[in-house]
Amino acid sequence: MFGHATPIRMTSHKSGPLSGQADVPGDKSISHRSLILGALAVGETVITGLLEGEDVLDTARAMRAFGAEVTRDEAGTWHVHGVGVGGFCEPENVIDCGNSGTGVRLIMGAMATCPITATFTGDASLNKRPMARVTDPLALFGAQAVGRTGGRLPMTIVGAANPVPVRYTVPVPSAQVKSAVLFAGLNAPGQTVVIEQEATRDHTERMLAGFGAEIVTQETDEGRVITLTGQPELIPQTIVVPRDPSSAAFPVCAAIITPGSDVLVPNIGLNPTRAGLFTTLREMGADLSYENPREEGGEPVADLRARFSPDLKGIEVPPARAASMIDEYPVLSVVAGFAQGKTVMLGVKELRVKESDRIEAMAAGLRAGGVEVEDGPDWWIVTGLGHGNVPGGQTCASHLDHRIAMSFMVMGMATQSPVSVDDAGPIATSFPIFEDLMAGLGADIRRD
Ligand SMILES: O=C(O)C1=C[C@@H](OP(=O)(O)O)[C@@H](O)[C@H](O)C1
Ligand SMILES: C=C(OP(=O)(O)O)C(=O)O
Repeated sequence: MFGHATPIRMTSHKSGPLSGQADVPGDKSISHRSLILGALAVGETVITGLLEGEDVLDTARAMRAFGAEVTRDEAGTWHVHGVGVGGFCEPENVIDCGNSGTGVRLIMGAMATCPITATFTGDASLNKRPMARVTDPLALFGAQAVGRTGGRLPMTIVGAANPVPVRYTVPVPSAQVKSAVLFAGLNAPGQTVVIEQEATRDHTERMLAGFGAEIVTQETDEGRVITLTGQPELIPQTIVVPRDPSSAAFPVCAAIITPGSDVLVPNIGLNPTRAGLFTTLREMGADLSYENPREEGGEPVADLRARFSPDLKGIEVPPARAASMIDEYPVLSVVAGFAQGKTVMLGVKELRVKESDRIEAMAAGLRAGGVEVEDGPDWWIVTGLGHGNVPGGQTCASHLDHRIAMSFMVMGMATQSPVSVDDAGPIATSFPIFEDLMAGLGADIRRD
């Protein structure tokens, strides 16, 4: 857990043109799910391209604590010997999920229908985040949860000894909640049904089908109705983790705002449940193209080519797109600062319960750097100053939030004066090679 380490102050100085190829690491969402599903299969799952960021490493440790054998072969190649659905053993110690909402919520789901008890904790950021959104549906299976006031970690889950299947409509657009319910449904007899009104990332559904579970998704007037048949024997898989579009967002946005840049970010998944940022950037007038479009592992994939785009304009980002780019709003708000006019972002209240309140964190740092931001409970508006006109010169608080830290490092590449963050340590949760990768493209980021 990095959360208690000495803060790493970092400053991004005005950059010359960024150029070259940015090989971003494996997808964080798919990496967590690969380890958890590998642990629930019978036999050996082999994973290549696993993201070796802190969040995922915490999930790997957790899977060991629940009885799976998890080993690292070489960089990115991992082996998981699973214990089978319902085969988790009781951990001897508290499970520390560090900074990871995905890790803790998915693992709670996976253990909630096993007859075991586990206690979960995290860093100062994770221990502030709401868990009732997961423990409420888990209670319907028969699991019990006792946590701190307001449904916060540390929290103990007593798994259901005789779980029953559930039918549950997810009240917030959250792939983590959906996935927790589906993972719990794995060890309940009969059919568990999850209904989501807004489509969120569908990696869990795709991967459960890949591991041999019976899972059907129907688009209905009620929304997406996902039906999982419980107690399957999951078949171990060989998984090649695609590169993370949420990490690709940083070199892409950096190239778009930095004069003279031309950057290639190869092999990025363009699953429509993840690709909203790229659509938005193109609507803003960004020079972003999809080269060599193809299908890999049933997913649309392309090489992204991003070039400096001097004539960006503000747009309205529709609420229906929010789930498909939920982690990308912080860096979008930076790009919006360099556009002409207002960028209006609607339907984004989930941003307030991430690693930080991301609207508040970005608004504070952008305002300190000379950019006007208005915000309300589930919307915010950034009024751009146009290319070359953003003052910068501020130090921003990262609030233990990797995406806030990286977004402000991108901002500093094109502001008149350098931009600093008080602690860039959290970047290691999702993008441990960020500094080296950006330096390789020509960025001037320094530890102070
Ligand atoms: O399921 C996942 O892997 C994730 C879902 C999203 O969270 P919510 O489900 O809470 O929106 C996203 O913000 C997070 O980074 C990863
Ligand atoms: C919200 C995020 O992650 P998590 O919820 O897993 O902490 C993120 O990576 O932006």
